[in-house]
Amino acid sequence: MEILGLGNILPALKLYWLGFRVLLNQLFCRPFILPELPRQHGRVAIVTGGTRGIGYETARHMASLGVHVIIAGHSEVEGASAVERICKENREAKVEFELLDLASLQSVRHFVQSFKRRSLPLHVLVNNAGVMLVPESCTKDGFEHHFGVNYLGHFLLTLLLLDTLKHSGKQGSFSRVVTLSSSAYSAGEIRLDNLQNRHCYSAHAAYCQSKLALLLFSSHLQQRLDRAGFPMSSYAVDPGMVDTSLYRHLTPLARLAQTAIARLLFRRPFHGASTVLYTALSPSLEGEGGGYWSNGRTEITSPSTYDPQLQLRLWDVSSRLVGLHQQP
Ligand SMILES: NC(=O)c1ccc[n+]([C@@H]2O[C@H](COP(=O)([O-])OP(=O)(O)OC[C@H]3O[C@@H](n4cnc5c(N)ncnc54)[C@H](O)[C@@H]3O)[C@@H](O)[C@H]2O)c1
Repeated sequence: MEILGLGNILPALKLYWLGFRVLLNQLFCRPFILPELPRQHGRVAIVTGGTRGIGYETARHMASLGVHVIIAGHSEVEGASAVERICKENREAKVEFELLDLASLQSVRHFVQSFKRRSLPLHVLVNNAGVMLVPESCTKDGFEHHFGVNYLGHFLLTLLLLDTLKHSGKQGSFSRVVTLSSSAYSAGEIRLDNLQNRHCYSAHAAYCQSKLALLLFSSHLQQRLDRAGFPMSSYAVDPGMVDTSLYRHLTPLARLAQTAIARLLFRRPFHGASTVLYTALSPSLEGEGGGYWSNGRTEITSPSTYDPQLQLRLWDVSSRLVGLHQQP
């Protein structure tokens, strides 16, 4: 249970202050408009959490461009509904749902095994699924929920799909991994000795930590790809503050305020998806991987996110936690 104390009031204040600044910025800054993208027939993409919100808009737009989209999620009902809606809008859409529960490493492994059995290529992986401010709980493998679902599940998923991604990319057409981070990363802290938030649980700190971990992961992945010379790119994306069900775990009062403010200042899910789609598909980024992308352009992030030692140590610890001792 979350016991109120400085240890969790401070992270909450930090996150709300950050949210206030992002909303101010959104008030004065126009949302990025996705340029027209070329048709993408023959390309295959996996979008985690593509059943609703930003992931759904990402999957929908990709399908409209001819991409074969696999929506990976943990709710079969939501998955079926998402597929139905996309197909209703576009009868040509090649979209399907596959079960993937990021709160279970076994489910991640099953998902990858069943994907690989089909011998499909994989050109785009969008690590989109996420949870925010869930009450203290653990994943099936005993990891703190935000850390397990947002970060570790995607870490394992990406690493298990890396060989397929590498083989599917080629010069002039790199395969891409797009990872949804958030400006909340800047209120996060990586404590390698307390990744599970064990000492004094704060859902706010846990969410921020998971988004910082995703940013470090995305950046380190790009460096590994550069070093190895693989035809693959990795991008981290902040979609902005978007009106989705991500906010459903706010306290009732905060939820009330959020609902009222959302109409005016939050972005719509298709706006949130535009930078995701841009980094995932735009030919203008061909071969230029890396970076933290927000509202259609790269942003400089805080100094600690560039710390190669921190990135490497987090990668090593994560590999151990998911049972991957072999480096890719
Ligand atoms: N909405 C925002 O303001 C905002 C801001 C910054 C970053 N983000 C990030 O964008 C991403 C998408 O969020 P959203 O706003 O569309 O939220 P959302 O709640 O609408 O969608 C989240 C998706 O993740 C899926 N998901 C949750 N737990 C899962 C699990 N265990 N296994 C598989 N799938 C699971 C859900 O089913 C859903 O499809 C998240 O990573 C979020 O952190 C959102």
